[in-house]
Amino acid sequence: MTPTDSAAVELTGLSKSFPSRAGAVRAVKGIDLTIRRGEIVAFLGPNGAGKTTTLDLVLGLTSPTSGDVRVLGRSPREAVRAGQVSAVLQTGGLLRDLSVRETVQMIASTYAVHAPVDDVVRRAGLTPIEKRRVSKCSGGEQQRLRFALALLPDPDLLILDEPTAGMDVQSRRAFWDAMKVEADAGRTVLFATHYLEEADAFAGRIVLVADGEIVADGPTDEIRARALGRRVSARVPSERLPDAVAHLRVMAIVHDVAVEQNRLTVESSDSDAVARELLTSWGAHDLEITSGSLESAFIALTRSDTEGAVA
Ligand SMILES: Nc1ncnc2c1ncn2[C@@H]1O[C@H](COP(=O)(O)OP(=O)(O)OP(=O)(O)O)[C@@H](O)[C@H]1O
Repeated sequence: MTPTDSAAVELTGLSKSFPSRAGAVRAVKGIDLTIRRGEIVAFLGPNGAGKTTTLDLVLGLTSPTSGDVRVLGRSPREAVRAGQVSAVLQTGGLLRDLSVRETVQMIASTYAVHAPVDDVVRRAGLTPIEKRRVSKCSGGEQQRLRFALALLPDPDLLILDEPTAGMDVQSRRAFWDAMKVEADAGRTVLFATHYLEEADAFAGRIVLVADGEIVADGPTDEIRARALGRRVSARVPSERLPDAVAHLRVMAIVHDVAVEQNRLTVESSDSDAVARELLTSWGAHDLEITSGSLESAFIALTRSDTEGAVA
């Protein structure tokens, strides 16, 4: 396979453990993932899921304990050295006494070939503040500066690790608007986030990770539908309630069952099947179906997979 027809990112059986006094921490546990060129992929998961460790492996900042990483058909280091990949990371020192523009100029001077300074300053939305000292820039402005630096080598693949952490809603929107333009120009974008809303708004595909493993992977619409599931609530005759609860709790499509007096509330990925079951087998009446919130659904999806409820 040549570098031009290969995938943007290819992870095969990727694992990473860190030694610790309490035994090895298995941060990434055998991930297989292929990201095609031009995709916008959200790596979505709670704290400690292994997102940063995986992105560090893709960037060649750390080596796998086992498994393999290919980036645009090359090793991560080769791809980074060739300017094909760049990153906006959570950390990454900026010199406080330089202006925004001076920072971009300084980093540009380290590349043999780079995009024009004016151009990347504009694309990152920094033109109005290009003379401002870095020390006077807000956290969101500093992130946009890191984004401008990432654009300098004209990369095919952009890696972003929680790029909008700590930004207010307005800065977050401005950041993603700028990123959208880059994605529309055909760059592959892989970003880590805690926020389901952010993944939903920007990514074409969501890879949901929890505890070092991929628990769901698919087009954003599909993951949203699966994550959202629905809540079915109904009254069940009190003498049948205990058996109905026990039966529902072992159904694979059921994430949670709550009982209040003789009303059952069931969180499920297949509300139709639950409604049918309640009506036909348990004499349910007064049945309602509602959508849960995105956040509660995300928590249910990452948690329920560990319990084996999500296929
Ligand atoms: N250098 C290290 N040494 C020991 N343990 C580590 C190291 N780096 C990460 N870990 C552990 O590996 C696990 C995964 O961490 P990682 O930072 O990849 O998760 P994450 O999904 O990016 O989390 P967050 O959203 O909080 O940044 C965590 O349990 C973390 O404590």
